[in-house]
Amino acid sequence: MAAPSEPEVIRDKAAMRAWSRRRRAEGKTVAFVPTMGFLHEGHLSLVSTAAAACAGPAAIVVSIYVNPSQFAPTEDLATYPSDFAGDLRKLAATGVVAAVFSPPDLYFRGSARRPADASGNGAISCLDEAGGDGHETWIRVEQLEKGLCGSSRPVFFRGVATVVAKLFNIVEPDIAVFGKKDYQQWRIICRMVRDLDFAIEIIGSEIVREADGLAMSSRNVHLSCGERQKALSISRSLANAKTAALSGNNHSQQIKDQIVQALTEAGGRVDYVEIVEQESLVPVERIDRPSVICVAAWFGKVRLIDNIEIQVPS
Ligand SMILES: Nc1ncnc2c1ncn2[C@@H]1O[C@H](COP(=O)(O)OP(=O)(O)OP(=O)(O)O)[C@@H](O)[C@H]1O
Ligand SMILES: CC(C)(CO)[C@@H](O)C(=O)[O-]
Ligand code: BAL
Repeated sequence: MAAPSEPEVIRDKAAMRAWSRRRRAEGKTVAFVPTMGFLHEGHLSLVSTAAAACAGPAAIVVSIYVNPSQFAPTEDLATYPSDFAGDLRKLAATGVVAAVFSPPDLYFRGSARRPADASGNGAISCLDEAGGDGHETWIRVEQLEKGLCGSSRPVFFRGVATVVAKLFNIVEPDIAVFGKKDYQQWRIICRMVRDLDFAIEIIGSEIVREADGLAMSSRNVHLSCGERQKALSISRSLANAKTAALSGNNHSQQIKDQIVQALTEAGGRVDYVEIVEQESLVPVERIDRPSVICVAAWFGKVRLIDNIEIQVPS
């Protein structure tokens, strides 16, 4: 039976788990795409990847949940874009999404608030450290979460790993799909799944770009026209760097310097430019093994990330 074109909206954890178990009992592969909503073609490509990955009958679940615990208090939780009705229309139009899991809240809120201590521990995420009998269990992927986005977003990967583990325990998927646009996130989830023996196959899906090269991202909506034009320097400089690396200029420092210069000249503020091994995310001095160039830069008030994988011919 084909999936209904109108996805079922599920808001309750127990109902979600029961739904998945019923689908599996019917012999379906449960494929899961976690998102924070305000969907674009990048998200819809994850749905296509999920559908293609299921050999037989499939039940595709998309979650829409803006996870507070991955945002530091200084970050943009309050202004994160949303359009639930629009998201549902887009998912219905795919014709393959069977359920949308959109819980109001996934955390146990404590009865008492614990103030931040002198070292800053305590109120360090927008979950505001529930305190008392509230949520206090966190997953850390200790090495992979250091560096890249982990350096400037101190609670980000703790929040992502924890909420993804919670979502996995609720949705109980066979397969889950993550975008390579969030490269470090994808690698961290793969590592968590391996280390904690989740029986879930993780699939990394290719970056979807606008026609002019800008990586699609929900936050792009906050770019002014001018900022958006300037932000094209990210994908352009990454593409130039890849061409240079494949034609013999494989010195990481030189390549990083060129990218920093291009972004700065365009008016961006660089958070980081790093060249790392694809799986370990350890920095490389030369691009002489499968590597990925990762960039985060601010254009106006918007922090954008992008990357490009490089497989050197052997
Ligand atoms: N352009 C893209 N190509 C492929 N996957 C993407 C793209 N944009 C987002 N994704 C993936 O979609 C999933 C949900 O991401 P999310 O809802 O945070 O969207 P986003 O566009 O990345 O938003 P943000 O503006 O927060 O970066 C993640 O696995 C992410 O990697
Ligand atoms: C994986 C995720 C849904 C966890 O909140 C989020 O980080 C995202 O959308 O990439
Ligand atoms: N796409 C990752 C979600 C975030 O930046 O918070």
